[in-house]
Amino acid sequence: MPTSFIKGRLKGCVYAFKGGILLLKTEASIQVQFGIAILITIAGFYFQISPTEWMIQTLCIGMVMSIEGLNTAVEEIADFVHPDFHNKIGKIKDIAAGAVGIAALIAVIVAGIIYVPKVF
Ligand SMILES: Nc1ncnc2c1ncn2[C@@H]1O[C@H](COP(=O)(O)OP(=O)(O)OP(=O)(O)O)[C@@H](O)[C@H]1O
Repeated sequence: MPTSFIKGRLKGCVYAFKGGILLLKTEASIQVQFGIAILITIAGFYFQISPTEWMIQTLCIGMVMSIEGLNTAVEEIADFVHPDFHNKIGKIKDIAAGAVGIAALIAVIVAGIIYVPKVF
């Protein structure tokens, strides 16, 4: 395998890490979701959830935060290409926000299925 290929992939990892840190440092919604992820992880240890429940919970955390990151990227592109008010930009941003909403709703349902029987 050529070293340039490996170097390119490693660079890609560095950029991805930089992007993740940037999101956590600058995006309030990601910060809130990160806080919820920590709390729900503590809950997982407290209620001693099963390996399957851990996998699904971790997937949900990753799904919500990844889609939020993509939503932020869409907002950034929209503001860059058209900083002024435009109905189409509004629609694009609403659709991206809707994707986060769907992921968050699914995560709440999963959390309910895991924790409601353990709490009540
Ligand atoms: N340039 C625009 N033209 C038309 N509508 C817009 C525009 N910018 C924002 N909006 C409307 O306002 C809503 C919120 O947009 P905004 O960019 O502030 O996202 P946000 O969800 O508040 O961002 P964040 O995720 O950073 O909190 C959009 O979903 C859209 O309906």
